[in-house]
Amino acid sequence: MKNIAVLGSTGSIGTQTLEVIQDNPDRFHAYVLTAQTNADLLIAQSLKFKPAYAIICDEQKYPLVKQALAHTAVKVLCGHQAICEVVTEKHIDMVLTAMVGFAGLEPTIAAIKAGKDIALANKETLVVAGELVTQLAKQHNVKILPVDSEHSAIFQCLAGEEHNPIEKIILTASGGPFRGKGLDYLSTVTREAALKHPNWVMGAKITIDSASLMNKGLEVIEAKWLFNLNVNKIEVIVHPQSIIHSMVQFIDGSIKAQMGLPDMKLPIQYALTYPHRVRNDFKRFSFTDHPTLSFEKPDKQSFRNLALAFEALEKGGNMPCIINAANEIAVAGFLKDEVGFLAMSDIIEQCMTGITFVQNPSLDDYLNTDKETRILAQNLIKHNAAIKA
Ligand SMILES: NC(=O)C1=CN([C@@H]2O[C@H](COP(=O)(O)OP(=O)(O)OC[C@H]3O[C@@H](n4cnc5c(N)ncnc54)[C@H](OP(=O)(O)O)[C@@H]3O)[C@@H](O)[C@H]2O)C=CC1
Ligand SMILES: CC(=O)[C@@H](O)[C@H](O)COP(=O)(O)O
Ligand SMILES: [Mn+2]
Repeated sequence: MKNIAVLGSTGSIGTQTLEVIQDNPDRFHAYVLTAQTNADLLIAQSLKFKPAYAIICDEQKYPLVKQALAHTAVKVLCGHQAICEVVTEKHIDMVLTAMVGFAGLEPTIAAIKAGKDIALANKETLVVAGELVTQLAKQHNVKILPVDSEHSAIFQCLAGEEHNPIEKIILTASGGPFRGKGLDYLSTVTREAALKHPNWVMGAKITIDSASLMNKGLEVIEAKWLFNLNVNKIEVIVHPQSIIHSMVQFIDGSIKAQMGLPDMKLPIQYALTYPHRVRNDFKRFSFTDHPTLSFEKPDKQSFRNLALAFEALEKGGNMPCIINAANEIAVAGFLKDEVGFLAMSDIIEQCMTGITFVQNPSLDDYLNTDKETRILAQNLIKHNAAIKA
């Protein structure tokens, strides 16, 4: 039996992870559940899955969760620091990181230092501090198993190929709801339209990132660190059907692709059961139901975030941390109708030049960069009337 700490259990990845755990009761136990504010769902999950710990970050919701679980054996804790401490608990075998944003970084580092394998959905952790996190994982002999569909695909293509050099990896992008649209169209798009992803049902932040192609930019950086690749070996191609989840081309020109219907339960299950594959009843892909698989180049002029992410990766240091923080604030502003769709890229670009560059950042540097960038991005939104496009 594997004890899994599910961080962000109330979100899109978190709830699908609990479905996988529920389908495999002899293999997995949800040992820790965490939420930011959704106390009702955390309580319901705790009553059903009987974890050792339930952690709510929002202090105001703590009394409610504590009281609701008082008659159970679940230990109820509160706050970000509690997550960082509990993930080191000796009975935990694996930590699945499904919280959104920079908040994933410190718990992931704490878990790695305690020797826990990581099933990583929280891509922001590797975007912000990929070098530090992968070094720590190596040092503590910890596996980082990708949950993100593209990276799981690449990881699956690489199985058995340990000694074979990679020529390039090809990350597929759906193109999002605004694929093919130009700047005039993008300047008027609404939050509601941006939240309608063509193929995946996901949390709000990543759905906006997909619409702006920032998700693919973050994934390029995530891939660099997961697979130890030079940026010139990472290509992005738009594949609107999201059936091929990504590909690897080896030095002999052979390309391996991992395919399937868009369903996150498969990469989640693979990360939990790795290196084994386990039978399930997920809906199977049929070639005759999907006779057309198409591919196009990404439009980096209209979707500037993808170009900015490549630029940040090439610059290195704390630059990916800067674009991540700026993007988190810009997306939150867009979701509140305070920032226009195209202005999200303006905010990121201004933060890239406005924040002090650090070539070899420490964890403290990342924490400071994140804090300073958020302040700058908030100020840009507050004071710059131009950011309302
Ligand atoms: N959804 C998907 O299909 C995919 C997601 N990912 C990545 O997985 C991660 C999670 O995405 P997704 O499940 O869509 O997101 P959701 O918004 O659906 O869920 C986020 C989860 O994190 C919790 N949370 C939010 N903010 C914080 C915080 N500051 N500290 C601690 N916990 C927090 C939420 O709690 P509460 O419910 O209380 O707000 C919720 O449990 C992201 O990094 C995303 O990029 C990667 C590939 C696919
Ligand atoms: C399911 C998943 O892994 C998401 O990251 C997804 O890939 C988003 O789709 P886009 O390709 O539109 O960014
Ligand atoms: Mn993805």
